Amino acid sequence: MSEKKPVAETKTWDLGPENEYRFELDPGTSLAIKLIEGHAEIFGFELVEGKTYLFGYECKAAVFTWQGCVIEISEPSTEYISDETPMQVYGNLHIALEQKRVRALRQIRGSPVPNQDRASQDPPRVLILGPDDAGKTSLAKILVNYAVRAGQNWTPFLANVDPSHKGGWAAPGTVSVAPVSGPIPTASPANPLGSAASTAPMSLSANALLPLVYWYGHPDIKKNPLLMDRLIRNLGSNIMDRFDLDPEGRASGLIVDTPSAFASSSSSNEHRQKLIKACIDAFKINIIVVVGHEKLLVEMKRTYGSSLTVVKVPKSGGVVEVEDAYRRRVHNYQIHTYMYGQVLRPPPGIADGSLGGENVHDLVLSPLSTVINFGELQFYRIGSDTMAPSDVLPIGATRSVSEMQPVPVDPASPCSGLLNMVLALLSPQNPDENERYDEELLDLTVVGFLVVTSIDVAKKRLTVLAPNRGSFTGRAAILGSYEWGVRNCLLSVTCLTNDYNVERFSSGFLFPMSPLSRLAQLPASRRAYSSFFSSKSGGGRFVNSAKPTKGTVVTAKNNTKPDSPSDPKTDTISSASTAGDALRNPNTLSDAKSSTSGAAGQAGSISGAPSTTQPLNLADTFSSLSTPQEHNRQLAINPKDFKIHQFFSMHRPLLLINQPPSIFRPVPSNHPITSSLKPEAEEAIRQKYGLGGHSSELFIDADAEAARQLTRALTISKAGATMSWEATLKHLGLDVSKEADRVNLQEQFDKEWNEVLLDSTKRKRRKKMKKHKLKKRRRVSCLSGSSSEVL
Ligand SMILES: Nc1ncnc2c1ncn2[C@@H]1O[C@H](COP(=O)(O)OP(=O)(O)OP(=O)(O)O)[C@@H](O)[C@H]1O
Repeated sequence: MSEKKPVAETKTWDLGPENEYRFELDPGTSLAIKLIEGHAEIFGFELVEGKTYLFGYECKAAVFTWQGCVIEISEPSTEYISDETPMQVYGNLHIALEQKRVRALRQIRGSPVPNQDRASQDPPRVLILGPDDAGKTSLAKILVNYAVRAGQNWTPFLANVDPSHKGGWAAPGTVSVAPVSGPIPTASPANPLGSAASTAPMSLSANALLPLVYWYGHPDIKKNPLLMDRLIRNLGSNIMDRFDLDPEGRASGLIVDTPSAFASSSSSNEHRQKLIKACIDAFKINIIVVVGHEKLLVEMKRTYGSSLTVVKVPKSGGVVEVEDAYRRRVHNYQIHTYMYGQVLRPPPGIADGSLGGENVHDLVLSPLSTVINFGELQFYRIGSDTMAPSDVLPIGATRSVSEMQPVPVDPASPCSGLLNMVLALLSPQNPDENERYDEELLDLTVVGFLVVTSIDVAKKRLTVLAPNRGSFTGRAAILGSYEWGVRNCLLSVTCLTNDYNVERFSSGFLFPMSPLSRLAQLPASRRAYSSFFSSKSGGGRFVNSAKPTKGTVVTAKNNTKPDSPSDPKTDTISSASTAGDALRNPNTLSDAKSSTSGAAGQAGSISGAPSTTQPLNLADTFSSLSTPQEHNRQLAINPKDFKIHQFFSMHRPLLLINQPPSIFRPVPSNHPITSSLKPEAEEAIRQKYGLGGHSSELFIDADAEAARQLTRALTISKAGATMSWEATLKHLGLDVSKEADRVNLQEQFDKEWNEVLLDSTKRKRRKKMKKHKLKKRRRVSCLSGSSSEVL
């Protein structure tokens, strides 16, 4: 008996011009949005008509339309429509930045400058400031997306100096920057700024970014403001170096997203001011944009108003005020997404769909557990473990360990604090030991992230989870305060005499580390929680004190084996947990769906194991979809490739084309491209070209036909996108055909060209006239001569 397919429950919304459809997703729910008619965008990312976009991981966002549109929504959650948006202001701000870019490019190319004002020819370098949940990141995304959509080949830089919960395209706790050449999608808070090339799908990805990342390691900038200051300055000097190498790229400008602590009066005013100053100096900021905060605007105008442009833009009414628990869950999503990719169960009845413009099946990653010897990787912590902010130290007191000092961490020490921690793996130190300096580690960029999942003190080995295979020998990794799997660490640590490891590592949660959780890393004999310990693999006898998220995104049984460091012969890869085949195989997925109709996780639905009433957490969800085949999908990457950026190589992957992904519109089934592949069409073409049975030749013709059609489709789509963008600009009061700079420039070129043409024509004409006059004069003199002779 055939299984009845679930039918998608959809709802259609007709949005008027400048209206916004806002939605918020609860944990474990997903949403599908399809643009039926018109034009719409999500934080500046244009939606393609007829394509289904999926959202999950408690995403909160809005579909905005300039001209009006019809959208189809499935499985609605919290939703409403608003016609009060600040998009006009944001659009005008974009136009002002765009004019700065055009002027800057004109100066860089040495074109004539009508306006001699030097300041106006500086490319825009914008610092966005604002309080908690003001919509700073959303505004940064809108400005960057509008710039790349403008069709001028801009590649603006997007810098993130918010270590709290945004994730530097990889993990929380980082400050980072990336050049952006394709629109950044919004689909999940796990990667709000788009995907880094390391986590983007290995197939075509329009959004794979190559960020430059530094590790701060803590959510709060107050924890180590000196380090924060140094990292901001490092980031800034790298960006300026890059600008020097790429003058035309410099014209695209820079947008800097900042943490809310820069605006909050609760943070130490001195630190706050110092960090804002550090940003202004390091990034050579020339525009400060304050989002919805009058007091901050006045403060910025007073301090920087004489040298910089300071503007205020309103806060959108749609920005969601999120609570701390949500922020912690987002940390969790981010680090899991870094390791395992994104696993999303589409709403019932939705078979196709893309997450952030990518096929959901391509977004699943498989990390690897590696057993290494103690000496192979050097561990450090910056400053001391428990470090009070310097402004709360008693007067005259100094620190024994400075805030900027890299302190080596011994993995053999029971108080190392390494177990279950997220570590940033740094790029190699200077090979010349004489060139090294004390604080060199602070200036090294991050090439990836690791988690220490088990420490075997007796055998002097530890197990680390990393995105892929690679040698760690001679490398340094820095600890922060982000922890992975704290609950399971607390509750399922097996403590042998001198050995402690995590059995159910894969059921991880990520939280900033608390002093209490460090106790979890002590041997059992020293802890009061020994009754929770399980000596059996798989745990299960622990108390999960944390309230699980209701209905995880995909629920299933945790079938990942604990990483076992016990086999001394296997000194590299011991196990890996992957996800994906369940999603790739619709039958398996429908089984899972049918048995997981409830909100909470019913384990075993995918693998067929008996279900349990215990709700599983997110990591179970990811790891339980593991299949051995998944490993085959991942290419073996050598240590050289083990880096998440190529920032200075000026190299961009071939597929990072400057085309909005929206140019690829679905081809109708009756289109000649597809129909030419059908047997009837083959026959028709054969008849048409008189090819008889020569099918190989036919295919050459079919290929040529397909290529021609594809070129035509691309051209028409590109022209359509450009025209709609121009219509949007017109709507904002900027007529592209009358835009002063571009038109002036074009007019000037036209004039110069005309003058050249005219000159040559005039010269020719003058020459002709001269010849003519000369001839005439000769004739006249001839005639007069002859006549005089006659006379
Ligand atoms: N117009 C809107 N409609 C619906 N949701 C929105 C809208 N604008 C922003 N949001 C959502 O509100 C949340 C907060 O917005 P955002 O992250 O841009 O604010 P922020 O000021 O950068 O936050 P933080 O204080 O954490 O730095 C995000 O989840 C974002 O997707």
